[in-house]
Amino acid sequence: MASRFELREFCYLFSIWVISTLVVRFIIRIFTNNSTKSRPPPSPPALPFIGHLHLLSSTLPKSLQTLAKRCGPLMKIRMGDTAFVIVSDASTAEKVLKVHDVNFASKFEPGPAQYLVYRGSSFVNSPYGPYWRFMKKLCITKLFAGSQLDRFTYIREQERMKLIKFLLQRSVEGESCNLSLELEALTNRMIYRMAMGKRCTSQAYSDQAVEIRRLIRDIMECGAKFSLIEVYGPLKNLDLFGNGKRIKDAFLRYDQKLDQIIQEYEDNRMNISEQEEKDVMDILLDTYNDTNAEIKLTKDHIKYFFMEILMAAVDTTATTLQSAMAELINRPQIFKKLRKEIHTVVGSDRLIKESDVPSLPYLQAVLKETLRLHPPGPMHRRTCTVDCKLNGYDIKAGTKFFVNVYAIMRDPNEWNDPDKFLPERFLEPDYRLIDFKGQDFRYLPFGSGRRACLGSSHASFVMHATVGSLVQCFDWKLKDENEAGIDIVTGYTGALARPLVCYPIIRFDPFN
Ligand code: HEM
Repeated sequence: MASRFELREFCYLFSIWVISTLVVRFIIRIFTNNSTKSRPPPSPPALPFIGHLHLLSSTLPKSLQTLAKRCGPLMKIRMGDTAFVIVSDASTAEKVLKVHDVNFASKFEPGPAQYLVYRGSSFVNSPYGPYWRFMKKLCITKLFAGSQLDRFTYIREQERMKLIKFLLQRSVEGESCNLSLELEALTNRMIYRMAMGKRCTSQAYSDQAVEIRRLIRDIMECGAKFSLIEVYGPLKNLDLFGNGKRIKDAFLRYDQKLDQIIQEYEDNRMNISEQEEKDVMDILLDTYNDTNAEIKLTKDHIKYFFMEILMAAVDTTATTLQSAMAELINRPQIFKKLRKEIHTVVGSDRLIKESDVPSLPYLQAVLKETLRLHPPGPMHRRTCTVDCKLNGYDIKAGTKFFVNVYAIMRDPNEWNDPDKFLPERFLEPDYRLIDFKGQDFRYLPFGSGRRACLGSSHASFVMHATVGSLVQCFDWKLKDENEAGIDIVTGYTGALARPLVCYPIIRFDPFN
């Protein structure tokens, strides 16, 4: 009896042991699975070697916007052997640019970095570190941002007057003008004079500005020839089409010119008095020669800094001016409404000034709407520097990010009729307070956080005063009667499909 009882008891205890072991193992497996298996953001199906390159068109922001509609606001895309995480809505952008800003404050080179002549000397694409911090402080305290902006008011005014005089002349002669080219020349001269035009006569700075522009344009045009397959795909490093050699040559031509300019500055340094106003080159050379400076600047740093600033400042501002004018010329009702506002606030006997802009809400709304629909920098780059979780997905340190502000600023969940040009939306209560500072994550034309644009205030002065003047002084008739082309054509920045060629017809001559 006793032994039968012991056997039953043994079987009972044995089955409890087996079951509990299985349960514990099952629980352990769930936990260990959760803690070791990472959960990456979703991805569309990829192909071997090229990843998702076959799904991407030359209008990269637009094709990524389409993919995000399938995969969600945080998705992983592979271009060749490089993976990118794409952010496509405001709330995820806020997490990247505000909540975790410090972990996402590094950037990466957007193009074919292997051909860069000034490798490791970038400011705009640098990792978040001592060099970036040093240069940012210098920009704000001494160069062109923050309180330094007032130093250059007279340059902005003089160059705007020069443009208006030129257009008045064209109008008197009954000639058309390529407004796109004139606006690019305007923004180029302004930045060039601020950067290194102080020591030149007006003709010399004008000629040098044109030459530097041509050199930088060559580099940008060579850069634009690279396809995504050559930058990230299997053709990387092969230089099959010779684009790598071309861009290197263009860099070297720029390098020689900058060496020459730096030499001229150094030869003249002794002749400059302490009281004399300094331009950006003077200040950078002072820092270069300062043995106590926090960071030892090299000449490569200086040369690359100028190239990056000219690239960051000239095309962005000029493209926005062109897009604004194209939208206004295409929409006579909006043009008339804007002119009426300027007439009411500024009057009919003087040209609009930068200081009038705060009293011109419709002008501000027109420029905000232009930048919403046509941001010249539609994809903001970031590198995540620590392992983290975003929207419940695991992100590994070193992951490259694109914040697709093109998609965010056309998100139908945030904007009514998102593809329409409707400046009035920025006068509505929910949108009225939106500005260029990047505090509202539905609207990010200048970025947000530590790595936001350093030239937004300069650009804002130039854009409002220039568009205001062009609307105040002229009617515009397109040379080609069709609509002004405003389609984005390039992959990375937003450029006009066709140049704006038109006849200026005088409405108001401020010099008469
Ligand atoms: C309409 C004109 C402009 C637009 C739309 C624009 C837009 C931008 C954007 C989107 C970024 C990247 C922001 C991010 O990643 O979060 C940027 C960066 C930058 N911009 Fe602008 N920009 C304009 C004009 C200018 C001008 C006029 C200057 C100089 C005078 C300038 C200097 C810079 C610099 C230095 C950076 C890099 C900041 C950093 O990485 O720390 N920009 N800009």
